[in-house]
Amino acid sequence: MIVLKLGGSVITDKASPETVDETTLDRLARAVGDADEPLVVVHGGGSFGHHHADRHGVSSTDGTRSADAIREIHAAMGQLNDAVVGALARADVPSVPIRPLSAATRDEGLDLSVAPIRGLLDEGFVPVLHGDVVGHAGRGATIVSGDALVAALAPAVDADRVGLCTGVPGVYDTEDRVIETITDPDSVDSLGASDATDVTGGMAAKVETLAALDRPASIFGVDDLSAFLSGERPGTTVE
Ligand SMILES: Nc1ncnc2c1ncn2[C@@H]1O[C@H](COP(=O)(O)OP(=O)(O)OP(=O)(O)O)[C@@H](O)[C@H]1O
Ligand SMILES: C=C(C)CCOP(=O)(O)O
Repeated sequence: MIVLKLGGSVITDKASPETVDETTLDRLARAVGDADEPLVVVHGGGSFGHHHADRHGVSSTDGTRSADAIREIHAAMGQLNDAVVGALARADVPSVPIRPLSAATRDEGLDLSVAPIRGLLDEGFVPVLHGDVVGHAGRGATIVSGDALVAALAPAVDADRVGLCTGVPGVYDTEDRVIETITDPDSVDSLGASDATDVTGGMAAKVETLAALDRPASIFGVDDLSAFLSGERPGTTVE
């Protein structure tokens, strides 16, 4: 069982609002289509969710009580989800959407309904989730990143392999060399935010989220997706 996140920085042009990078998305979808193991796909917000969330001042911690804002962010993510599910379908992947606004809530932690996901997996489908806006106790609604969904899903579906495909070939050190293994995020000085509009914390939040996971996870670039899916550990492994 594989849990795979397709980063918003690779499936969209993050600098240009609501632009899908169709060429890269199709390429990634074909690689997923060649995978031999069952998998759950999660995708990020890229130039869809992040721009809308930023405009409304919503992040992983700052909530909104505006139903307009929730509808707008969720609708933008719905468009991107349609594009991802569609690209996977064209690559003969039996992809079906699962939308976290209707399947998750936050209090101290994230509570994701896994029964619908497990039910689809058992029947041979590939559920496709995405970073979204979700109800958050006492704060209205906040953004749940695709990375946080990956961290919730991996133990829930007992993933053997967890991978995040993003716009860089791995986590860089201060001299732009890819770090092979990270066991303690506090010991990595180079971790920063995204260089594009991003309300969920970029690489620093990604590594922190994965370090709290009970199993290793790989962060790698587009060129390494097929290698990851065939069992290798490209890029950076966070343990
Ligand atoms: N030490 C680092 N190594 C690599 N990238 C870093 C580092 N510090 C900050 N970054 C930034 O983090 C970005 C990756 O995080 P980002 O959240 O944008 O990726 P994503 O998950 O693909 O996108 P999305 O959040 O839209 O799904 C890189 O493109 C880079 O700009
Ligand atoms: C901004 C939204 C709605 C989703 C964020 O998910 P991420 O791109 O995985 O951080």
